[in-house]
Amino acid sequence: MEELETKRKKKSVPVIPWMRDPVDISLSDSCPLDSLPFLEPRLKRALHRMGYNSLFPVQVAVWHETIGPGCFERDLCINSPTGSGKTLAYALPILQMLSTRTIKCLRALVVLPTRDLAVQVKEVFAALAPAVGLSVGLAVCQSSIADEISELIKKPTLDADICYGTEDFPQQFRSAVDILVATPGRLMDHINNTKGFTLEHLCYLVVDETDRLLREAYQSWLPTVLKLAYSSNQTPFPCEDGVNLSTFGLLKTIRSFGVERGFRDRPHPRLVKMVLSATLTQDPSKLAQLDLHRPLFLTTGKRRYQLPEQLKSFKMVCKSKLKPLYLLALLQTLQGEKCIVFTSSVESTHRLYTLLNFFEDLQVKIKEYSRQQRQSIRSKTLKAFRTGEVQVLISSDAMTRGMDVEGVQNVINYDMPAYIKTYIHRAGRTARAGQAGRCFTLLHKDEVKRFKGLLQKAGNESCPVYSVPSELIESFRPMYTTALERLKESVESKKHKKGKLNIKIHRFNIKCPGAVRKTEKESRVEEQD
Ligand SMILES: Nc1ncnc2c1ncn2[C@@H]1O[C@H](COP(=O)(O)OP(=O)(O)OP(=O)(O)O)[C@@H](O)[C@H]1O
Repeated sequence: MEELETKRKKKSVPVIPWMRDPVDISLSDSCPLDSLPFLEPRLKRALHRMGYNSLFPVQVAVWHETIGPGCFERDLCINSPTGSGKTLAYALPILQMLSTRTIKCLRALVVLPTRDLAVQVKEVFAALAPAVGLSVGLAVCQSSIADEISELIKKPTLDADICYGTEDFPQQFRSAVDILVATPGRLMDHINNTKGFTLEHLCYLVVDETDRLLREAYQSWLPTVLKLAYSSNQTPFPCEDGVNLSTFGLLKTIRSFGVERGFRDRPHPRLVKMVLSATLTQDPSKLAQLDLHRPLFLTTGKRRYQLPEQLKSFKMVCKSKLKPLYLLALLQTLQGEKCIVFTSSVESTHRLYTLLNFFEDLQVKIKEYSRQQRQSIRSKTLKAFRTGEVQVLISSDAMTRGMDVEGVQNVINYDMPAYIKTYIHRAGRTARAGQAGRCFTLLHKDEVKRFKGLLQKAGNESCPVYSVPSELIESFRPMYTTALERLKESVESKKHKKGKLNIKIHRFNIKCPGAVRKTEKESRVEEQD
């Protein structure tokens, strides 16, 4: 037994040398804003207005390595639990550094894997940026490309009716934003097609949910961004008539250029990178793609995977065909508290949602959320869930990473996640920002052992059984048969409409093999990290 434990510990030692001696974030305390050194007073006021009176440990640790004595000397790799405040950890130093800029151009780029996440992160920047005169843009396919371009780029103005050829005066296309939050696909659209879109002034690159973003090439966005940003190191800032170059000095990061090989006397600062996740990859080949400069690893505690401190995990063991009844009974006992129910695929999400709707007199409002829906529908659902109009969201893994909805007290794994990373990100939708939260997992008895092993990877040794009164479960049984019949009819009629869709119905757990395979494949790739 002891031998096994030693083996497990040995296995968790990172192979990358610089990861073996990390900064332990858990040794940092929260810090009241009034005691935070160098914080720009306008940002402090804006933070107070947002209701933030102190910084969380990860934010303090990153501040120390950027604005504090660390002086942005090194690129940062941050592994910190879900809900620990990673967004503000990178947003605040960037806003502070850019707060002295005099000319607007695109200096910070934040890349996220999904639209909803990018929208969320943009809102954090947008709540603070105006306080220091900065603008934030979004590139995510949310609006038409034309609308997006008009938000991001200022077109050349016609001077005294003279129309200048844009090739002669390319500098007349200007960025309308200082900071851009983007998904990789739309970012590449702008890089390839948008006149005046340039990364030549980029100083800060944030790769949020790094392990997710590095899993797929997304049209080679990363090498492209690095190439475009590095090539600008040869070119100083664009010189404008009447603009004194020394004003750009204010924009330099405060690192000592003389110390770093290759940066001596450069008028343009090095591209600073911050990469983050609650399950940061330790795969050398993946991290190598980021071309990190003297990377510094910041992580919480000794374990590779860490669950939020205030999270309690429970299991419910039942027969597969009774899962809907257990779920309904559980939802009833939770009495309208906000819950996210995760299934294994978009198809399962839709079917579970449809089935639950065939039960009458449910006391909670339920909606589904998955990538199969249109963005406008997803946004509407998310809004209703945020306001509390909807209390239960049945979701595919589209909700798994990063999404921050206030007041989610419970996460329910209707289908057991295949890997610990998935468990961490799903469970992390609750117990955020130091709040309490619970994660329930419905299991078939054959899954119990595997589930135990899964949780041990995150140091969770005890996962008690959660019981719901059997009368409550039974009370849903009379409606169950009818609901299943109606579900079957609904699936059949959709199948008919869509033609020959290869959908099979096995008891209730109807699966679409393609979709399940894809989810599992993605998870397997994550696991290999
Ligand atoms: N200093 C702070 N004071 C109070 N609340 C904060 C502070 N910093 C962040 N928060 C809140 O904490 C919550 C979690 O923050 P955030 O979304 O940045 O977490 P995260 O670490 O990125 O999580 P995930 O890994 O799931 O993406 C948010 O609701 C945010 O508003």
